[in-house]
Amino acid sequence: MAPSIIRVVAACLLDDQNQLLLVRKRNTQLFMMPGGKPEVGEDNLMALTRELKEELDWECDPQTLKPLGQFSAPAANEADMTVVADVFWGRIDQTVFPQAEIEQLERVPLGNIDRLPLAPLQQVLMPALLAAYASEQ
Ligand SMILES: Nc1nc2c([nH]c(=O)n2[C@@H]2O[C@H](COP(=O)(O)OP(=O)(O)OP(=O)(O)O)[C@@H](O)[C@H]2O)c(=O)[nH]1
Repeated sequence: MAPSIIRVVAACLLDDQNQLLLVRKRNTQLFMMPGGKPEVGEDNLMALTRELKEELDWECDPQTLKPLGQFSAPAANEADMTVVADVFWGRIDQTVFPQAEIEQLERVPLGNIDRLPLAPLQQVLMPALLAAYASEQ
């Protein structure tokens, strides 16, 4: 039987107004962090910077990304699968536009992300993101 875990690496990106950047992929409903599955031979930051380039056309400096932790939740788009995500957070300092399989990109205030339909993983990690953010103020 196929493993029921999807491993991804993903990013919580905050802009200069402390809005969180979330994406919705084509033919899906829920908003989630940009990111995706590492390819063979890639470490987390290599995979994440590749995904950020593919999805946002953004050349991210991996040294600016800080580890937030590993989180798991029911996968947003695959029935009966669990997503296990290594999550990083950091700043995004430029305007970006959806690329490749991204259909919609939204920026939401950190305190008000529930105005979008969210992937379960996003809900799970919000306390950690808010704590990390608060510790840097
Ligand atoms: N990137 C990302 N994936 C997530 C999140 N939350 C979540 O449940 N997932 C699940 O992880 C799955 C795999 O992510 P993905 O489709 O972005 O991976 P990928 O770009 O490498 O996929 P592909 O190579 O098959 O096109 C998503 O379909 C979704 O069900 C999230 O916040 N970010």
